[in-house]
Amino acid sequence: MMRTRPLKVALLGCGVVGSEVARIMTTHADDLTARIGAPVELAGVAVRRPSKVREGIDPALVTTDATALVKRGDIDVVVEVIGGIEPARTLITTAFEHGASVVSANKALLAQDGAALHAAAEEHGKDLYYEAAVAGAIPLIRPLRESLAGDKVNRVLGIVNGTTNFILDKMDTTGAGYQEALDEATALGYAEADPTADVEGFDAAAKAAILAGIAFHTRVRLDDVYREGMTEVTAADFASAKQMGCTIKLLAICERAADGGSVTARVHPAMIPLTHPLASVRGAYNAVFVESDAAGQLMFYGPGAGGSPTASAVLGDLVAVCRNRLGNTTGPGESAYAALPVSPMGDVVTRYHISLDVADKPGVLAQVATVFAEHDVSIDTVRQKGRNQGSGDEVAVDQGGGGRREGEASLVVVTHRASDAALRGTVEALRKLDTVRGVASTMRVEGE
Ligand SMILES: NC(=O)c1ccc[n+]([C@@H]2O[C@H](COP(=O)([O-])OP(=O)(O)OC[C@H]3O[C@@H](n4cnc5c(N)ncnc54)[C@H](O)[C@@H]3O)[C@@H](O)[C@H]2O)c1
Ligand SMILES: N[C@@H](CCO)C(=O)O
Ligand code: NA
Repeated sequence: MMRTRPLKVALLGCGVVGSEVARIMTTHADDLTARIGAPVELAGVAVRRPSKVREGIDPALVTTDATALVKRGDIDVVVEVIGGIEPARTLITTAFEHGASVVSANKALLAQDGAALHAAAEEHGKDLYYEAAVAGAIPLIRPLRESLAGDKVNRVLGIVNGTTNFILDKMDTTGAGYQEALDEATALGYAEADPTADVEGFDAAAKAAILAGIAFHTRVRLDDVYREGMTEVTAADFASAKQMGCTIKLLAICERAADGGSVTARVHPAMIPLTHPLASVRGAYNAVFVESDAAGQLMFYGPGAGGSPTASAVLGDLVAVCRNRLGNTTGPGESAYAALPVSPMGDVVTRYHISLDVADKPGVLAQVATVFAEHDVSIDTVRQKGRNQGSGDEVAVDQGGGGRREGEASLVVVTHRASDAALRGTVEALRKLDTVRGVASTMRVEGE
């Protein structure tokens, strides 16, 4: 039976995502009403710049006082798409205190304060949904929270930042420069308000923290996630990756330890084989692999950023929360019963691609190999290119030439799996060798 009183929605923020949420709420109003079982009404829109013309939004709904809007008392659902920590955090907790459920796209806030926000939602018997916070339009939070609730997830690996995937893809396929590609991603609405969050890996790390927490039923905060951005990735790295039949992606990797007693979460650029499905994820698309005991391998793929795709996830949550409200119930809250410790990056086992500039003279290769052996890191392949190309080297690889000087050779070592601590120790020791003039790049190799 159709309820006549509309469910009232307060929209906080009307930027890239918020404006699309408002548009879809208006254009799909009849379908939303039919799916929910009651009309949904946009009851107020909090903005920072009230003078801006907002197509399709009644100016009478616009306010600069977000606090007064969430305190009104008649709001059923607050949609928070402002971003950042404050005032978003206080607005969300105030919303719960005043009887509203919350839909948010704010991964930075959820990664930092998810536990407290979940506790506040539970205390007030309200919902906190945030499908849009991880991998934009791709259904990922609810499949992990609900569809896989009966399985045991062991690993989540993927591309969860659209901006950096867009930039890396452009650099790889068109040879575009970093800044040019970043400007384009920003103009297309993919980047965060401060794109440092994207390119330095903070955004992906926040998403990794959220994913790891939900996947492993534990608490993982942003600070627990090892993070390296993609600003240091160069054209020479791409050339090197190509020589190995790889490309470079910024990956988020969350793993349960083999003994099940701890977890790790990390974000860093990595080489992956061109044959791996993640290698063909282009532009601002995201893709996430989930590996679980019973299901095996699942892959989630789709648009990871942008106003309209992100609004799709927000609207999906809005429908779910409205249905819960009509049924006087709430969806699943935080599940952190496993309380697993997060191990440091040094414990992670992975492979490394190391590119060295070395003195082009006899014995250097043996010296370098000894350092690897001393650190218990086993070498898979070595490739060398000196001034006399093809002079007995097994494979000659052009590392782009870069800053290599007269009398120098380039040595590329790819290791077998070893602990990150052992690999780092190896690189430090290599730097100290007189014959090693520089470590041009070190990059992990994943997905093999
Ligand atoms: N853009 C994307 O592709 C995308 C994808 C997924 C999640 N998100 C998340 O969605 C949220 C919004 O992102 P966006 O891209 O729309 O950002 P945006 O900067 O385009 O929009 C945010 C809006 O909030 C407004 N605002 C700031 N403070 C305010 C306040 N106190 N009261 C009212 N309005 C205020 C700003 O003026 C701006 O218009 C962020 O948490 C972001 O991480 C964005
Ligand atoms: N800035 C984010 C938005 C989606 O969360 C990205 O590029 O992926
Ligand atoms: Na999502």
